Amino acid sequence: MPGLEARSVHKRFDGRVVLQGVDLSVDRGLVTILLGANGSGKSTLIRCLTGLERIDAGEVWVAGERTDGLRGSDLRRSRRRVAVVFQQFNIIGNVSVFQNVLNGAMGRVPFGVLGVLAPLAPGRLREKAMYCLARVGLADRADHPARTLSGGQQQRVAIARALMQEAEVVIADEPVASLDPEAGRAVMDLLVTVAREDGMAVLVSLHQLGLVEQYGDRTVGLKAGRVDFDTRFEAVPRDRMEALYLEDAVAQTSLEDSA
Ligand SMILES: Nc1ncnc2c1ncn2[C@@H]1O[C@H](COP(=O)(O)OP(=O)(O)OP(=O)(O)O)[C@@H](O)[C@H]1O
Repeated sequence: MPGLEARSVHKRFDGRVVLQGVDLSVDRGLVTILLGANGSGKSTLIRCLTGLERIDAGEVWVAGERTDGLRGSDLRRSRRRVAVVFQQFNIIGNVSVFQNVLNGAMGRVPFGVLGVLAPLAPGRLREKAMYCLARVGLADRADHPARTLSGGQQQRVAIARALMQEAEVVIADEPVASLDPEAGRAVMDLLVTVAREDGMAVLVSLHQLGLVEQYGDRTVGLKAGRVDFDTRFEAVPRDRMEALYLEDAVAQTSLEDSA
């Protein structure tokens, strides 16, 4: 059973079709990479898969449970099985790194609405949060305010939180977009680790083809809201890969011409 699945997902905004029957299956233990030109629908698909956006037709499945129709507490429960690592670092800057990781357990254990302050957390949770931080190499930063960490370190905190959350699926939307190559590779290395060692199903959208080749077990090309290819990177014909981005260049040029 795949960790995450989209079945013929359709989405439109204001009558404009953005996703046109997307089928996607993200296996546990593997890193699946989502490629596509600007505007091809990657972020929209990711938002639909995380339940942040409602789909118009089709189905979304998380670890064998259909999630697209869920609401209220059922939706919140299903969202806890999916951890997100977004381009805009989605951690809380003015609290400690440790607290950010601890927040991953919110909802899974009976915290209050606002979570629990680190000093009051049960010992086993504190230990686990430290273990998760150690796994991403940031145990020595536990007490630092999260905003003082570099972008790459903040992404690693988000991955530690995913571990704390005991997520079954990790979805990362351009997690290395604003990082230098070394920090980007460190984040990708960790995403591979959580796939291989923790059996998570990992879906990552990327623009850097070098990283796709190095880290992708599977590569899914999205073109104008449809899946254009879904295979190993090496198996994608070069002209097909170029065409994925060429249309964007053509579209950009015609937009600029008409401006
Ligand atoms: N909330 C929204 N309301 C209206 N249109 C939207 C909304 N979100 C996305 N779109 C449109 O849907 C299309 C796909 O956008 P999306 O952000 O999914 O593309 P993307 O492939 O992630 O692009 P990028 O690589 O630039 O992030 C775009 O034309 C965008 O303008």
